[in-house]
Amino acid sequence: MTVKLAISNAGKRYGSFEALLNCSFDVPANTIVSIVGPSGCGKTTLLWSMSGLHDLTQGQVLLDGTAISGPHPDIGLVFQDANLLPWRNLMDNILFPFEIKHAKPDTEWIDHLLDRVGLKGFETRFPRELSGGMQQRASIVRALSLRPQVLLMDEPFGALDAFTREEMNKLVEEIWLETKTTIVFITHSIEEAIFLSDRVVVLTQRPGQVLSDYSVDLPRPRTLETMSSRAVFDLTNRIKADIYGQQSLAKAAE
Ligand SMILES: Nc1ncnc2c1ncn2[C@@H]1O[C@H](COP(=O)(O)OP(=O)(O)OP(=O)(O)O)[C@@H](O)[C@H]1O
Repeated sequence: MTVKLAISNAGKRYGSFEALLNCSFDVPANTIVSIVGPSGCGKTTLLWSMSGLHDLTQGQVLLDGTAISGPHPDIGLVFQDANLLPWRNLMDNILFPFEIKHAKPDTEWIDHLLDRVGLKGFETRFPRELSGGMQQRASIVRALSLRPQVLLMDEPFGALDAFTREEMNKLVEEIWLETKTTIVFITHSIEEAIFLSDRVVVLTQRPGQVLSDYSVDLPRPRTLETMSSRAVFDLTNRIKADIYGQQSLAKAAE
């Protein structure tokens, strides 16, 4: 499989504080890789380094073999907060990145995406008139409208209720099945990571390093039955043991 992103020996220090250390793994093209780990282990730091928004203090992130040294047009970002501009309606929010880049939007593609995520007909609504789930769908459309090769998602559904979150997970899988965009997904939810991913990378307590890297060999689209299978139960428990095992080791050392 072609490697899309290669994280090589990544390290990040904030002053004397070490957030990441010797972190290495690959993200194959056209796959979804989730990153999980104890709170504060450096997941967001790692994702921001992949986006080029953060410099690493050690190692590098390669996109198609070339080191990323700043924000990259082929990399899209979705955060926990949809970050829509409150004074612009939905369509004007989606068009905003094109205005900044002085680029011509592909309106057919944007229309298709809006339809895909169920936001057709809401183009003139303002963010305050949209639910949290709708705002997050809009931010996904905004990111995908630029046709990025890689989509980085930082706990995008963390603020949503459980039902909406499940719907959003299905939506991400559906969009992925259509576009095969390479996705790196950060989450605190092991269930969400397994549902979405081809691989789940578990980081250690800070400074974050790769503790384990699991393949999720489940058929797609994933269903309720898949998610209640023995394989998912076993994998969930292995990942939990990795994460909670570390947390109890850290407590014992205090
Ligand atoms: N700009 C910064 N300056 C100083 N320390 C920082 C900065 N950003 C993050 N850190 C610290 O680096 C560590 C890793 O932070 P990061 O947000 O990457 O972890 P995380 O795994 O995403 O956390 P969480 O799971 O709680 O969202 C944390 O201890 C955090 O306090």
